[in-house]
Amino acid sequence: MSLIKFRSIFGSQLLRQFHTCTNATINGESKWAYVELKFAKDTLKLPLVWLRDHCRSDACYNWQTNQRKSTAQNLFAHAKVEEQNGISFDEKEQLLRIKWKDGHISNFKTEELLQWAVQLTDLLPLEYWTRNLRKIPKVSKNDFNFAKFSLLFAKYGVVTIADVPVSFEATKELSLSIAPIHDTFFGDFWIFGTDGEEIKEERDDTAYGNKAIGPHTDGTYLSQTPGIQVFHCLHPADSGGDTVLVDGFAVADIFRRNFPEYFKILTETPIEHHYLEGIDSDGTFKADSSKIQLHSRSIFEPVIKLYKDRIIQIRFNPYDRAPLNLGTENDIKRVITFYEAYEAFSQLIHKSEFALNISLKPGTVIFIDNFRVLHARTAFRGARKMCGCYLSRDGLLAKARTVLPSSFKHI
Ligand SMILES: C[N+](C)(C)CCCC[C@H](N)C(=O)O
Ligand SMILES: O=C(O)CCC(=O)C(=O)O
Repeated sequence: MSLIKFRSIFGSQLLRQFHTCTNATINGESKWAYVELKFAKDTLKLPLVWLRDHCRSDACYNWQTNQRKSTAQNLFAHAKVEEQNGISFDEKEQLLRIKWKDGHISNFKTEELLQWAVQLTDLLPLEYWTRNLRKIPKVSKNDFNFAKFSLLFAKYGVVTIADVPVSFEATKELSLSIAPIHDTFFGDFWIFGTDGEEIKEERDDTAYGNKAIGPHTDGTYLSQTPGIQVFHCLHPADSGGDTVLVDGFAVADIFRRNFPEYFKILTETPIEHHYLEGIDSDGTFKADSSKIQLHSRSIFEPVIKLYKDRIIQIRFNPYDRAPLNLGTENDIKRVITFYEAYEAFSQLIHKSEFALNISLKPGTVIFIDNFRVLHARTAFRGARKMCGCYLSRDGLLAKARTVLPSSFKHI
């Protein structure tokens, strides 16, 4: 069984008992040299430059701030040892000791080397879901437990918190207790919706109207996409105004299996999105001076973002796409194939079998992972009032990783 597989099942705390290192040897020449650790059924190769760079002596590491002291300008110069006698391994203590040519000494515990070198990257037990998700993961504000909330958020990408007072202030207070704000030009906290049939088009976006909006992620025109979308329906519409959720990771995974070539295109093709306000599409500013004038855009990101072969972000908003640049090579086959891929993905995303319809009730606040879960809205009539905000996904995960099970620590 590989170390990675073993650790994913038994966790690193068990690793040491079952995976003791029996010996360590230096192999390779000059900057390609590495230490090979032998385990019962496996080996681990650690380049000398990697080992020196991971030295945790006081000379190399600031334990107060958990920061390395090296500026990384002389990594290879410092990673030289006298041939074999430069290293020694104490099997009983599971301790690797390296005496570097410059006289510095590094000591490494096998377990810490495994912790650093054998990192989970693709074994997160995310629970992909479709509309058959029995019910949206839900906790109550009355007995709120951050660790439980974090685990549900990490697993499903969506969590609701019930029993919240129906007010803007209570929603704001609750949101801030969970993660820092991700502020944007929409403001840090928002109230939006309509007072009866009259639509207050405060901003140049369909969210401020009453029409249906298909599944999408927000902020595709921001290089720093909002990580968490928070909604609290303070006043439901007379009819309609349902929220529809789609697990973008689940759909992208199905897309990868059914249309591998199209999937590849959507992971490799950057696509520009924009948000224009107070200006016309040709870039001229509208005469209406009451509007702020904005041109937000993001041009470097693909629709489906991967880390190794793991899907880590969906950026899908068909409405906010900017004009598609054809590139200097004017390769129309590439452009047309891109449209085939985008259309196929959109058709899959819009399939009702993936759509989870909920009607948000006053008192229940929903937290949506905007990297993973798409949201939509059905058309509505009558007055409807929503409030919410974007929260920092990094901010949430930085706190959550300290309480999540080890298999989620790398989300
Ligand atoms: C601020 N608030 C969430 C109310 C609306 C923002 C508009 C979001 C836009 N439709 C997008 O997809 O990015
Ligand atoms: O009004 C809603 O329920 C959601 C509007 C929306 O899609 C958004 O604000 O991004």
